[in-house]
Amino acid sequence: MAELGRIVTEIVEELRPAVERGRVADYIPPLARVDPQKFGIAVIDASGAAHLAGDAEEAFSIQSLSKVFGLTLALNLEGSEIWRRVRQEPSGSAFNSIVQLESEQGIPRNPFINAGAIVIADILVSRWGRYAARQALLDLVSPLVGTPGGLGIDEDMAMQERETGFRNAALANYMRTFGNLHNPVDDTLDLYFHQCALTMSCRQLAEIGGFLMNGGTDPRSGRVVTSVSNARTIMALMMMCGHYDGSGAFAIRVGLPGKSGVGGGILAIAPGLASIAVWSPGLNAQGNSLLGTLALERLVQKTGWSVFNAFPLSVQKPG
Ligand SMILES: NC(=O)CC[C@H](N)C(=O)O
Repeated sequence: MAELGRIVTEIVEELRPAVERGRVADYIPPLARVDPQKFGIAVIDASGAAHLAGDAEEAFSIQSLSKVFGLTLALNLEGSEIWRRVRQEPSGSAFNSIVQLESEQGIPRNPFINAGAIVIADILVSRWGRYAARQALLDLVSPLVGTPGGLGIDEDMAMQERETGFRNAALANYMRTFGNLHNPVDDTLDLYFHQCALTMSCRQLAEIGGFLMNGGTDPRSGRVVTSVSNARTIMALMMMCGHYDGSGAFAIRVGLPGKSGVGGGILAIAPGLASIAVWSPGLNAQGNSLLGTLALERLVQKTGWSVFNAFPLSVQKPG
């Protein structure tokens, strides 16, 4: 769609001057130093063409977006076995909430809240150990990227999150008391903090998301990243849980499976049509990118890409 280039440029021009940009996360020190004026969008369409605007090629900290890739690896390794240790339901709670864990015996509601992602990290550590698991994540995403530079793990970010990650340490220790963490807490958290410290640009994130747009197979290389059914599972969870207690509003406003990160990134997938990444560091009350969400809402208004809109009326008209 040649128009896409114009659409993404329009969105950045409209939203870039916005005054109300939300608040940049400050509980992980290096995140607090990111310029709140940054704003990028990248759309990779089904033909592989990239439509970029704003700071689309600048690397940022993907944080909870990494939960999508951890889940992909865990599903590849253990399939439906993982659902013994983490559920598939929306939480309706904040990303780092601990309240449900007590009444639900240490089984997190879903793999996209912190507790669930820590269990997923634990599964990967059991399989590979903490260092090789980190490498396995890099080996999953690196070949999917078509553009060089920026992709890597920000060691300083990981260290500083470890220094300040008391809440995640509490979640991990608490789950361990229920037997739902099999490795030493430090090993599992080490992987979790390093995966959250992955950096990449909107363009690279959208390139990686291509496998979800394309039923589990990387559209550039034809390599199967995960099964069709795993890709569906991941996207269903993104729709229901990808924005924590803001997931319902995101589904209504945007209508695409999406996953946010506290660094201000969002990955959204229009199945069969596009992989979309946006980045604006200011967050709304639920910890999701404020302008990023608005940008996706505009994009969907301009393209009609909501999954709840998948059958254009023209297709249904006789003749
Ligand atoms: N929502 C997020 O991106 C949270 C990730 C962050 N590393 C944390 O654990 O707090």
